[in-house]
Amino acid sequence: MKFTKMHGLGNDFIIIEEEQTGKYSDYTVLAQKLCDRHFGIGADGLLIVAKSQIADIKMRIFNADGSEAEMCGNGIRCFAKYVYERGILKKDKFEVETLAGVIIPTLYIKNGIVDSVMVDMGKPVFDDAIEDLPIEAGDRHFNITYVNMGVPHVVVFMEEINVEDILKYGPIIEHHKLFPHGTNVNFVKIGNRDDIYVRTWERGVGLTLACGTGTCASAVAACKSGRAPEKLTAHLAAGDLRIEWVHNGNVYMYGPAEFVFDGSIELSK
Ligand SMILES: N[C@H](CCC[C@H](N)C(=O)O)C(=O)O
Repeated sequence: MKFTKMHGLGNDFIIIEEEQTGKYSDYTVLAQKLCDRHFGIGADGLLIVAKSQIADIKMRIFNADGSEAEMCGNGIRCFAKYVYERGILKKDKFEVETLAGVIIPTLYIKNGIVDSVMVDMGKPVFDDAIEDLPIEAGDRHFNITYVNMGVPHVVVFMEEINVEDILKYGPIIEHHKLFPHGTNVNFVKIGNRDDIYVRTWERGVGLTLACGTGTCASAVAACKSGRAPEKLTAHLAAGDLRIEWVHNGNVYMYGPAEFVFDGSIELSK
């Protein structure tokens, strides 16, 4: 089975075209095996390239724990670069069917190579009952804001972000009773003027170097609460994303996508 490894700011993915999967039809098990960083290829998630009846192409995303997510921001930038450069689609703007709806990436191409991708991430969905809401998580209290960007996100504003807090409280909030299907958790520090810092504990994955939908959710929550402007730069662990929220409208994410390597694998069992 042929696969391609890619990443968006270190949020890394294995990409496989559906016709390659053959007997491996259980994508939950396939994602668990392939994403394992010791016994498999290693990745935050598995992206499946599939045919669509309603759009140019379909993307399915499975987290490392095997759970299928509705959407993936860093993943769809990698997916868009892959389908263009492998000649599957020959357009620089196209429609991708996802469980979160049809998402539209636009490719910025130099000499036939995709240099960066802009994604129309659609409109954020809020829950008025979960805006700066104080909750208990273990031995701490956090004020959380819920923003759905196709996948559920909680945004927590902090004076300082430290990884120990993320590792300790991320999983507690991920499985909080308010979120029966779990949630991603974004720890956000406001920057100087038009920038924020984001680190994400991802549902079904854990601490990642970047989360595209989480960064959009964080930017929207910062703007909505008056902490940041509509257009800002988000600093992640391994680089920046540009986020623009046409107020009360769609969110646009601009960022890179990189190839790492191609490979093939036959699973033992
Ligand atoms: N873990 C997420 C899916 C991946 C989202 C993230 N990798 C992104 O770039 O948006 C979830 O289960 O909701």
